[in-house]
Amino acid sequence: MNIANIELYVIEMSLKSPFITHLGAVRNREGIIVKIRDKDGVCGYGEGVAFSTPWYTEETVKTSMHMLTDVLIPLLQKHSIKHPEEAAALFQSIRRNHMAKAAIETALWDLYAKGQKQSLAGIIGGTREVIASGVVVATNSIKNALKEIEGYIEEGYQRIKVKINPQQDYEFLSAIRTYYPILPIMADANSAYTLKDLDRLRALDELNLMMIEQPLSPNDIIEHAALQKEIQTPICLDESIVTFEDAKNAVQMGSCQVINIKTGRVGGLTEAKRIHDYCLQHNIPVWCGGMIEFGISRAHNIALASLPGFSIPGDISASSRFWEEDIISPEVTVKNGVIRVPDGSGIGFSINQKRLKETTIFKKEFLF
Ligand SMILES: O=C(O)CCC(=O)C1=CC=C[C@@H](O)[C@@H]1C(=O)O
Ligand SMILES: [Mg+2]
Repeated sequence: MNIANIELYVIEMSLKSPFITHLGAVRNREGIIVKIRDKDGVCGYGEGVAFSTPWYTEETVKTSMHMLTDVLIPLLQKHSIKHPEEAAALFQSIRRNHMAKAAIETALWDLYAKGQKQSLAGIIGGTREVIASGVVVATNSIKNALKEIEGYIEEGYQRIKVKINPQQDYEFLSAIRTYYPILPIMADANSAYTLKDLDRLRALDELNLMMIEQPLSPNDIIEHAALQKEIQTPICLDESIVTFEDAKNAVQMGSCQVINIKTGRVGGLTEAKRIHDYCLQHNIPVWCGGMIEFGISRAHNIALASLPGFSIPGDISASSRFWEEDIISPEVTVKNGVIRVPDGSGIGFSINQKRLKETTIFKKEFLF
């Protein structure tokens, strides 16, 4: 792919309002932007989605920067590649560190698609012109949740996801259900429960939720299979699925009926697509998860969600859900509940250089 140089930017922005889960609150978001330029001057962009602290997965912005700087970029400097899938294969010699790998692998996909003068969605086999958009409500106040939901419904979002935990589940969700009897609602527990909470989880069955995401431990698929036998609400796995093998095992074990695919969590677009293809073959619907991300990762998510198996609205909301001003132009917008899949080459969005510059707190360049 004739790489000339790679630039890493660590950027930082405040969220418009805090994103609260039982694991803590995100008020400020750091992220990593990867820019890969080839010898023809074409640039591909990727985004590292690890958080500043390891509350969601073990990776952080600092561990990702270490992996990119000291391991992954040096590997690419040593081995020339012709296709992003070769980078994914090369990175298999390194254990885990999926978000760091995805940051660079997705930039290579954007670069590759641009080199072919095709959209990223087109090059990976996307079939949708628009994708259905959903949004996440992450607050511990029912009053705020109802107010937020009202606004999101006015903006046209097709489904709402609500964060739950044993201190905030049945009452919280049933208040929302009472106001909105037919609204598609899903609940995300981020592993807040154990099998001892079976009665609490079973009680949610009557609320007609689309699914419950990751009720049990991130390291488990056995107990999720046992739980799914006891509750009617479909289980969706997020944190438990970090590889293709995890997805295959979970489907075969009956641990979930739905999978949330996040490119960063599984190490890149190559692996995300493999999981999608497997789920499509086995009639397991998938949807694209979010990471409170900036526009570049949001653009990659749009391309991924254009694949045929993404039949459920994902956590792909407008740039304005979290940011006063995003780093891409135009920003991602939701109209009538959908986001248009761009047909320009690569990710189909340009970079808002002014915004990138004013949010950059660290920058480093690697020559090839
Ligand atoms: O990016 C978005 O729109 C929402 C992201 C989101 O819900 C999550 C991001 C990261 C960690 C979690 O709490 C949560 C999730 O688990 O899906
Ligand atoms: Mg989740």
